[in-house]
Order: sequence, then C-alpha cells, then structure tokens
Amino acid sequence: MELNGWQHPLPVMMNLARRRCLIVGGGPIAERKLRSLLAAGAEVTLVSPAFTAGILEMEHQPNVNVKRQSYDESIWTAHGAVRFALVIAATNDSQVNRQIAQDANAHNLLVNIVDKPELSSFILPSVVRRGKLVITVSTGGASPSAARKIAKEIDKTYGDEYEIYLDFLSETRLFIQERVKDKKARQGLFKDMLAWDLMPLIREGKFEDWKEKFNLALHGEAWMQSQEQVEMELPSWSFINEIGQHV
Ligand SMILES: C[C@@]1(CC(=O)O)c2cc3[nH]c(cc4nc(cc5[nH]c(cc(n2)[C@H]1CCC(=O)O)[C@@](C)(CC(=O)O)[C@@H]5CCC(=O)O)C(CC(=O)O)=C4CCC(=O)O)c(CCC(=O)O)c3CC(=O)O
Ligand SMILES: NC(=O)C1=CN([C@@H]2O[C@H](COP(=O)(O)OP(=O)(O)OC[C@H]3O[C@@H](n4cnc5c(N)ncnc54)[C@H](O)[C@@H]3O)[C@@H](O)[C@H]2O)C=CC1
Repeated sequence: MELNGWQHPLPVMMNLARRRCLIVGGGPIAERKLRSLLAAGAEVTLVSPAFTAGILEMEHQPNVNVKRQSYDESIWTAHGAVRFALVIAATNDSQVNRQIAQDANAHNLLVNIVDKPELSSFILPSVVRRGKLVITVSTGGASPSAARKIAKEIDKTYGDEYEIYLDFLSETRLFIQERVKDKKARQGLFKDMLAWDLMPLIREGKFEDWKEKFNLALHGEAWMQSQEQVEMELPSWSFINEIGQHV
C-alpha cells in the first residue's frame, strides 16, 4: 500500500511498555531503532543472519530476542499468531524491505521501512528529551539530517531546568486534580500556574527553597485539607497564586 506521501501525518506518543516489536536487519540502523524501542520499554525480536557488536552485547537482556535467520514469512506465525505492535524493516536489501512492508500491511501492522518512507506507516523523528518533556522534529522523510540538525538547535535552547519545571507542574497538577472537582476551576488554576516565572529561580538554584515555601502554603490550606472536593470557589488560591506570581 503506497501511502499518499507524508503531507499530513499524525504525530503520536506511544506507550510501548511490554509491547512486542519486530526489527528485521542487524546493522547500525537496526541497532539505532532497537535502542529507541528498548528505551520505550518494548520487547524486541530481531531477525537477521548477522548483527552488529552493539546488538550482540544486548542479546542477553530480557527484552531482546535475537533470531539468526534471514527474513521469511514464518516470522509472522512462529508463535501461532501475529504478535507485533510495530514492525521495522531495516535490512540493506530494498526488495526484502518491500516484501516486509507488504506482509506487515497484509497483517494490518504498523510498519517502518528504513529506506522507503512512502511505504512506511510510521517513521521515527529526531528527539530531544528533558525528563517528561519530549520535543520531536520530523521532516516526513524529506531530510532526516535536517530534522537532526534542528533537534540539535532545540537541544541547546532547552536546558535541564525544563525537567525540573515539568516535574513541578506535573506534581502540582496531580495534587490539584485530586482535590478540585470542578473542571473549569481546575483549568483556571493550571493557567495561573503557567504564568509563574519559575525558570530564573531554577537556573539560579533558588527553586528548592521556593518550592518548599510553596508546598507548605499549598498543602496547608484549609480547602486542600478538606475531605470534600472543592466545587468552585477557591478563596485561598489567590494566596497561592500570589506566591507564584512574586517569585
Ligand atoms: C523516513 C525515515 C524513516 C525512519 O528511519 O524512521 C528515514 C529515512 C532515511 N534516512 C536516511 C539517512 C539518514 N538518516 C539519518 C538519521 C536519522 N534518520 C531518522 C529518521 C528517518 N530516516 C525517517 C524520517 C525522519 C524525518 O525526516 O522526520 C532519525 C531522525 C531518527 C531515527 O533514525 O531514529 C535519525 C536521526 C537521529 C538523531 O536525531 O540523532 C542520517 C544522519 C545520521 O545518521 O547521522 C542519515 C544520513 C544523511 C541523510 O541522508 O540525510 C535515508 C537515506 C539512506 C541512504 O541514502 O542509503 C533514508 C531513506 C530515504 O531517505 O529514502
Ligand atoms: N532510516 C534511516 O535512518 C537510515 C536508513 N538507511 C538505510 O538503512 C539500510 C540499513 O542500513 P545499515 O544498518 O547501515 O545497513 P548494513 O548493511 O550495515 O546492515 C544490513 C543488515 O541487514 C541484514 N539483512 C540483509 N538481508 C537480510 C534478510 N533477507 N533478512 C534479514 N536481515 C537481512 C544484514 O545481515 C545486516 O545485518 C541501508 O541500506 C539504508 O538504505 C541508512 C541510513 C539511515
């Protein structure tokens, strides 16, 4: 199935924890894709007559299953059923890669063909990570090295402070989500939080002290302590917001 170019792909973030994925091929590109899948928690089966030293070093990890054979159709049914969440064809034989694309499509599986974006149902972007913050760059296959270059520029701009910032937002958001029932009220609070200029505090190493003060105020408030979820008005939020605004 030839896809209609990469005019308007759907960007997604996938939770691959304990999902079985298949990589066909054992060269440096297969190794790069393997590392990405393992970092996402996937269980990966690799099929290839030969493997890089890097792959062989990982062979005995519990999430890695190495099969020393050329690709053939038995891969799909080896365990009685099609069992892969994602498939990556990373051989250096474009005919074999094309065949894998056809077979994966026949099984209705998502497939990435490393030498043929137009036959792929997904491609991998270049990635910048700061803890929970993930920034991805894709050119839809137009220029993977441009994607990488742009990601490197972003990498320089977004420092480690974003990881701390996101952890704080995540913690506080969860705390509020558990206690404030009214959706509109919650969203108002999240909007207020985003306006707080915390980044300079983090950069100057003053954030931990500020956070302690903030958390004392947040956790100490009567409305936060009540067992009842708050419906709408949060009179003491303005006090919390004051602390946030005057960092
Ligand atoms: C379509 C896609 C399919 C896919 O693999 O998912 C694809 C396809 C191809 N890549 C090729 C070449 C190179 N790819 C890279 C690097 C990366 N390639 C990645 C993704 C993608 N590559 C997908 C599109 C992503 C997008 O555009 O958004 C990255 C971002 C992510 C990753 O691989 O995980 C990773 C950077 C990781 C990082 O950030 O560090 C480099 C540079 C390098 O290795 O340093 C080169 C050499 C320079 C050059 O050619 O530009 C070739 C030609 C092969 C040949 O000529 O033989 C093809 C096939 C074709 O173009 O037809
Ligand atoms: N998507 C990307 O980011 C990039 C893609 N490429 C493309 O990826 C392809 C693979 O790149 P490398 O890993 O550097 O190639 P490589 O030549 O080092 O490795 C190819 C691997 O495929 C295996 N293989 C060959 N025939 C097979 C078969 N029938 N069944 C199973 N395994 C088989 C080989 O044993 C080998 O392990 C290149 O041919 C190139 O077209 C190249 C650079 C970047």
